[in-house]
Amino acid sequence: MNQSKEQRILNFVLQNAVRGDPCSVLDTIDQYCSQKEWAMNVGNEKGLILDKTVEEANPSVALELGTYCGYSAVRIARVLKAGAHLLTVEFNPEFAAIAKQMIEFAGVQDKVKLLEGPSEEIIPQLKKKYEVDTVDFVFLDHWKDRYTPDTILLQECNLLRKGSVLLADNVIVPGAPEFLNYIRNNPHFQCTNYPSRLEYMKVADAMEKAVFLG
Ligand SMILES: Cc1ccc(Cc2cc(O)c(O)c(C(=O)NC/C=C/[C@H]3O[C@@H](n4cnc5c(N)ncnc54)[C@H](O)[C@@H]3O)c2)cc1
Ligand SMILES: [Mg+2]
Repeated sequence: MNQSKEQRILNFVLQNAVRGDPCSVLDTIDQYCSQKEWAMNVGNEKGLILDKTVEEANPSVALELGTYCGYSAVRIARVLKAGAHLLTVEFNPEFAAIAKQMIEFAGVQDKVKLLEGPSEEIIPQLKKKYEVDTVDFVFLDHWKDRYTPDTILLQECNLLRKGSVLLADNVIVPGAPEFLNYIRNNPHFQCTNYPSRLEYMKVADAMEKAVFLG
């Protein structure tokens, strides 16, 4: 059975990156996906926006929806303060297995908890099963039609607090028009748009930051 693209990306990292060095893992994935096979990692250009937003939010508890191969989980975990942690949600078992190995190779496994399952099931479990009070930062990068329902679900589950920061990838390509409409017209959120480019391509994309006002 021939390998999946995601398995090829992981193998390239295992063979070319430096174990325990998150930056080398990120650079190696970016090298592979810009030179050999495109993949939907947030990439280095939007990754810098992600870095700055996480550093500014300085979260104790961060949540990611859509782990994929673990690129942004490694990216977020490497800038978390001591004692802080990232919960990342992935419902595709093959991608979850790849991401787990990617996170461990990067050496950030102590800061990352990978939750396997659909976000719509996991989010309501965060308080009781995963002992979360509120989340300080959320990175939305899963199916784009889930951004709005999951943002509503996070509010319904009282998982956001005044100042919680949401950052959504791909609000131009593939696009999340109903999310933009929802969040920009919602008085409980203060929104900022960050124009950028689609990972590994010369195509315009953007990220949207939304701060929960309580
Ligand atoms: C036309 C076109 C196609 C592709 C692109 C390029 C492009 C560029 C990008 O940065 C992109 O993020 C995307 C994109 O589609 N991302 C979707 C990412 C899903 C991952 O999340 C997982 N997942 C999806 N829903 C859930 C869910 N409920 N609970 C838990 N995990 C979920 C999946 O298992 C995947 O691991 C696409 C641009 C334009
Ligand atoms: Mg994306």
